[in-house]
Order: sequence, then structure tokens, then C-alpha cells
Amino acid sequence: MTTFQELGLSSKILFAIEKLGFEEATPIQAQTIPLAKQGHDVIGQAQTGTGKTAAFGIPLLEKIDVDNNHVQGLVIAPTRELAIQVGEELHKIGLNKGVKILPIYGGQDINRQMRSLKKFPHIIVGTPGRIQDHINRRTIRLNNVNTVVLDEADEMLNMGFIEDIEAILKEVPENKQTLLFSATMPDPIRRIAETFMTNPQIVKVQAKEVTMPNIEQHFIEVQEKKKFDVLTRLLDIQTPELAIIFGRTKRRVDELSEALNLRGYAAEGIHGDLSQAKREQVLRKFKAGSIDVLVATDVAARGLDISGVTHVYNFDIPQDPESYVHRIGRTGRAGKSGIAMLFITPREFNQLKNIERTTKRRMERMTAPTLDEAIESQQRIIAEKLTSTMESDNLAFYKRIAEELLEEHDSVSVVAAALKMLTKEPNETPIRLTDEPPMVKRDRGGRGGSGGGYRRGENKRSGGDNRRGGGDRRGDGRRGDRDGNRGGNFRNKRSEGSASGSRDNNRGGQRRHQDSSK
Ligand SMILES: Nc1ncnc2c1ncn2[C@@H]1O[C@H](COP(=O)(O)OP(=O)(O)OP(=O)(O)O)[C@@H](O)[C@H]1O
Ligand SMILES: [Mg+2]
Repeated sequence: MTTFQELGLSSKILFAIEKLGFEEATPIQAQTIPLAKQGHDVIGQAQTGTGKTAAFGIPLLEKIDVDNNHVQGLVIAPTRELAIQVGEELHKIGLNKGVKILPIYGGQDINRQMRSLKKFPHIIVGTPGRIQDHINRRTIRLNNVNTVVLDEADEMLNMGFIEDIEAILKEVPENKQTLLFSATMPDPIRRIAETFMTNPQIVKVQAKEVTMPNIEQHFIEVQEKKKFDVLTRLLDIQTPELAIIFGRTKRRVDELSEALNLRGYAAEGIHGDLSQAKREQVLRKFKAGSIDVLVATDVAARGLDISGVTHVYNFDIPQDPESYVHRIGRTGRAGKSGIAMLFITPREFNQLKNIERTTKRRMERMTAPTLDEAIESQQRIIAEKLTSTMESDNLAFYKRIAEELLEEHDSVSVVAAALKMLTKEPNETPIRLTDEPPMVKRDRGGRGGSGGGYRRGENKRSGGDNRRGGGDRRGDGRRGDRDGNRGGNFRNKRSEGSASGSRDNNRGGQRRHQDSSK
């Protein structure tokens, strides 16, 4: 165990970390911070949700000279949401010290950005396309940058950003320090990193597993046409606090979120074709809990840190094992537990095996719940709610009519009717979901060479920040059992007591269902 004091941080940064409720450094932080403080280039790899942002953020912020008006730190991230999120985390840690952070990303008014750039930010967190744009317009000067961070480097490679990154790095003084981070580290990115970096120190947190042990992983074999019904039953049974559902394509995400809404779930979709304002709005609603189901493509959800995501549903099997690791890593963060479900159609068994080979972990088979099971489980949840309401609320006002009812009817019938009213019965509202063809294994030789086509549905475009393209992602599995090291990376005041992912406030049952008649 390493405390932040032991890492020799300045008092202002320590104070901010304390305020964030971090009690001790996670392993990636404990190992990276000293190396980075000594000025080394660092390649950092650790599981999802284990605090990589602060691992690069803390040494970066320590290094900033607030009396110097030049941009000193540059963080490059693959998506806009991630640029915003990383910017926010850096802002919190650097607030006390007075570090000014500016996120810049595509989709935001460039003139506004230019005005903000004139206000002397110390650190810029941006997406590759937009940073390039500012370089070309000469509205950003990077000649005083002494630290560059590449977050989610593998994803940037997949998105075809590597040339942009090379071009950006040419604008930065050669003697800069470079920090590169990701949860997975396929070989091509390691090679590229090594050519960009000087004698990089590799910090790979020796976890037993690629995926976090505190994420329960299941698969369900289900035919394409039955997926949606199985999904809604699972939502009714598992009553996630917040859930993310992954679809393969943008169309899929649109259709799924619409279908869920028709059936009374508070869901919205997020993918690269939505406007920036819309994407931010959807994420805000999801964080606030006014929608509790987020339907997403892989890119849109990469790296997102949203506390309270208890369940991840892989409605469509991911394209490759690394995407699976990143997808399910949206839950089980900061020491909490999570549940991941994977739907596979009968022809997709090969991919399941492929994922298991990479994660070195067997997924448990679950059978698709029947309608009766879904209804029964809802009834149990409602019964629990009734009990807790009886125990905690003052019911005097309701008792007179209750007594009247009981004079005329037997008590079991009265309670049964109440249960029926509170239970969401099968909803037959027609929905439209275009079939996705099964993902038949593209034999890339497992750990074979790089290259490969674009991912379906999220095609490479010629500009902007939504490009994604070639690049084979390879696994980097580590052997392990599924029980060890449960949430062992964190001690956080905020997350204590929630390590079992308790849903004791029982937000289940009706709460998540919007009025489906609208
Ligand atoms: N030392 C710590 N103690 C407690 N919580 C922490 C600590 N460090 C970071 N966190 C919190 O843990 C959460 C996950 O951190 P972060 O987003 O940096 O993970 P990550 O490793 O980058 O994950 P991903 O691979 O998915 O991008 C954040 O909410 C962060 O504030
Ligand atoms: Mg991250």
C-alpha cells in the first residue's frame, strides 16, 4: 500500500487528492508517479477503472509552473467525451494549485476555443483532429510543452489517428517527456510508442487478469430475433442502477434505444454521428440518472468513467477481445463491483472462445430468463419495496381506505391486485430492429499482424474526430483465477460500503419505466 504522502507530492496537490476522497494510490499510480516525477518517459498499462488518469495527471500537474503563461502540458485523447472527462479530473486535482486546463475538441465552436486559448491555459486536453486544426491555424503554440500524454493510445491507433499524432508531436520540443496509457497494449502501439519515446519505462500492473476480478461475467446464447426480449427481461430482473448496452453499429444503437423507449425504458443512444451538444446532453442525463440505460457504440463509450454503472450488456458481440475488455470496464470501476452480460448467437461461439482466451477467464453460461421468471422477479422486488415502505413510512393516511377494502375483500386478493398494478406486464408494443448478421470469425491468426479493415458501422471518415480504421487489436492476457484481488486496487472513502454494488435503495421495478404510452 502506498499513500500519496509517500509519493512526495506537493501540499496543494495532496490537499486536492484528499478532497477527492482518494485514500491511497492505486498500483498504477504508485508505480508511475515516481518514474514520471524523475522525468522518465513512461508506458503505463493497467486494467480499466484503476485510475490511469490520475497516474499521468498527478505528475503532469506537479510539473506545471503556474507562473509561466505558456502551454506546458498536452494530453491527447481519442474522443471528445474523454477529452472533457480527463480535463475535468485534471481540473479537480490541479484546482488548488491554480492550474488552468482547457479541453479542445471537434464539434465545439472554434472561435470560442480560440478565445479560450488566449487565456493562457497551462494544459490542453484535446482530440487529435482538433489539435491539428489549431496548429494549422496557428492558434495554438506548443513550443513550450514539456509533457505530452497519450491516453487510450490503442484506440487512437484504431481510429487512424496515428499520422495526426505524429504531426502534433513534431510541433512539440524534442526533449519533452511522454507518457502513454491504455488498458490494453497491442503490439503495434507498443512499437509506435517506442519510436516516439526515449528509453520508456514500462509499467504494467501485474494483475492476474486482463479484466477486473470484481466484474461478474456471463454469456447467454440467444438467437438474433430473441435478443431484444431477453434484454428487456434481464433489465426487469437485474434492475441495474445504470446500464450500458453495446450495439455493433450506429443504426443498431438508434434502433435499440428507440425500441427500449417504446417498451417503457428510459434509454438514449450515443454514437459518433450525433452532434457534440447531443452527446454531451445524453451523457449528462445518464450521469444524473434521468435516463438509466445508455445504448452505445464502442467508440462512444471508450474510457468513460461514470460511477453507478452496475451492468454492461453486450447486445452484439464485440469485434475483438480488446473491445470486450474496454466495454465491460465501464462497470466495476474504482473498486466497485459490476455485472457484464454477453449475448452470443449460435454461430458466434468462436468469438466467445477468442475473448476467453484473451481475458484468461471463463464466462459463466446463463440461460435466457423466461417471461414468467421476469415477472416473478419483478414481483419480488415490489414485495420488498412494500415491506420497506411498511417499515419506514407513515401510512396512517392510507389506512382508512385499506381497512375499507379489507372489509369487502380478502387480504390476499387485495395485495395481489396491488402487486399486479405495480408489475410491468408484458408490453407488446411493436418495435423495429434490423437483424445484424452474426460476427463470423475473421481469421486474423489470433495474434497476427496489424492492418485489417475498418469496423463495420463506424466507418473511417476523412476528417474530424470520429475516424476509426485499420489496426488489429491484440490481446495481452494474463492468467488468473476469478476470485482473487477483489477490488483490491482502491481505498476510497466514496466507494466504501458500495463494494458489493448494493442496490439497496431498490431503484428497480417501476421506477425505470417511463410512461410507454407516450
Ligand atoms: N487512488 C484512488 N483512489 C480512489 N479512487 C480513485 C483513485 N484514483 C482514481 N480514482 C477514481 O477511479 C475512477 C476510475 O479512474 P480512471 O477513469 O482514471 O480509470 P482508467 O484506469 O483510466 O480506466 P479506463 O481504462 O477505463 O480508461 C475515477 O472515478 C477516479 O476518480
Ligand atoms: Mg482512462
